This record gives sequence, C-alpha cells and structure tokens, in this order.
Amino acid sequence: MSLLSARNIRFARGGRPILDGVDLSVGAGECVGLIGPNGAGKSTLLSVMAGLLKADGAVALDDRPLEQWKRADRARRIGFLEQGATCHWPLTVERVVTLGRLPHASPWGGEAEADRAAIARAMQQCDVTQFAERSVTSLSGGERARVMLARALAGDPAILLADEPAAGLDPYHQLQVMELLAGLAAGGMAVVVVLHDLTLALRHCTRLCLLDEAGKVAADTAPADLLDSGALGRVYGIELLRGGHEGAPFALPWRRLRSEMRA
Ligand SMILES: Nc1ncnc2c1ncn2[C@@H]1O[C@H](COP(=O)(O)OP(=O)(O)OP(=O)(O)O)[C@@H](O)[C@H]1O
Repeated sequence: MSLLSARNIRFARGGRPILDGVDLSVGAGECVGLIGPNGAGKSTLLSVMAGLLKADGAVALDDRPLEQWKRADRARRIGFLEQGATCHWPLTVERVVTLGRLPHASPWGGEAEADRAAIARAMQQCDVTQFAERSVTSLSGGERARVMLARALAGDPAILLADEPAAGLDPYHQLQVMELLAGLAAGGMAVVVVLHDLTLALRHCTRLCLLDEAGKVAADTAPADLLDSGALGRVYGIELLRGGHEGAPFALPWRRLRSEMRA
C-alpha cells in the first residue's frame, strides 16, 4: 500500500507545462529515486507531494486526500528536505535539529525524553553530533547540508521527501547519506529522494522514477530494468558506460549525445 501517492499531477508556470500528468507513489520500505534533467520538475513534484504547492490532480496521504489533513498532522507524517536547505541564523546545530521536533511540540512546552532521543539519533545518523554546539552558519556547505537532513529526520517522519540530500557532500558522506536513506526505508520508512548522481541512484534506490523535460514520467521501474531500457541515455542525452560490481549495476555518464539523438 502506498503511504503517499500523487496521481495525474499537472502544473504549469507562465503557460508552460512543468508537470504533465505525473503519477508517483511511495510505500513503506521503498526508497524511490526521483531523477531527470535539470528543470524536469523534480523539485516541483516534491513540493506538490509535500502539500507545499497546489497543482491539478490528486495527492493522497494514507489514502486520504492531502488537503483534508490538518497541517500539524501532515507535518508529523511527512519530513521534507528542500533543495539547498540552509539556515541563515547563527543558531547552534543542536537548536536547528531541535526545530525538526516542532510538529511534535507539546502545548505545555519543554522537551520530552522522546524529543531528546530523536534529536540525538538524527544528529548521530547524519554524523553531525560533533558540531552540536557550533553555530550552523560556521559550518562548511556539506556539513550544513547534513545538519538540515538531521533536522528533517528528527521529526521521525513515516515519509521522507529529500531533494538532493547528497549534493555538495564528499564521496564518504554521499555514501553515508544514501546508506542511511536506504536503511531507513528497509526499516519501514517511505523515502523519495531527488538525485543527480546515477551511480548512487542505481545502487541505493529500490525504484527509480525518471522525469523527462516534457514533465512526464519516462520510466518508473527497478534500477536494473531502467538501465536495460536505455531510457536514461535517451532522456539525459548521454552515452553511459555500464558495469556491475558485487551483483549491483552501475553506470557512468561518458559523453553527450548529439542533440537530435535526445528524447
Ligand atoms: N518560481 C518560478 N517561476 C518560473 N519558473 C519556475 C519557478 N520555479 C521553477 N520554475 C521552472 O520550473 C521548471 C521545473 O523546476 P524544478 O525546480 O522543479 O526542476 P528540477 O527538475 O528540480 O530541476 P534541477 O535538477 O535543476 O533542480 C524549471 O524549468 C524552472 O525554471
């Protein structure tokens, strides 16, 4: 059963279709990679699924229309990491991660044991515990990106929508974040993650949804099947070098195709 589903989503800006009849659903245990060229509408779709942007079509959370949910209940179910999320105030890292508990805030105030445990766990998962007392504005871009992911996870969401959580991270932390998201999915979370790195996407996602530049779903299938279909090369307009290691497929962008060969 899908926890969050988007059906026939249509969204236009300035008369130009950005999303043109898009379907995407995610269930517990899935880590769905949302991929596609720049401008294909990945962030737009994620915002629609988070209920932050209104579009034509239907979005359902636990099979109930998203607009029927109270904002606070929705925020407890869905964690959202926006693209390039940052914090411009000189708050400590621990304070920023604590803000992720806001949907669970008690009307009587104060942090409960469950809040403190969730905050500590999220900081540890994202490898930012050592920065707890530092001002978030003093961190490097990659360190700050991990703090913002920790904030999204501190809310203990059933569904995580993460827009490019691996952008700007070094290879060690890219792998760490993807192993974390895949592990959370394996533990029952429903994850949708926007990625540009095809190697990470193929390796760590259970399913890949490929949006094309016309704002349509070009493919929504298992990583190995997507690779076999040739759709990646066509939609991105690139030739891919394919290989396999330890039973998992990988692909490296190798050269651009002539524009007339693009999908
Ligand atoms: N506020 C806006 N006004 C006009 N056009 C916009 C606005 N926001 C987004 N767009 C356009 O909508 C399209 C989809 O944007 P979106 O950010 O969803 O793409 P994306 O697939 O996430 O791209 P990227 O991989 O570059 O992050 C783009 O062509 C973008 O220029």
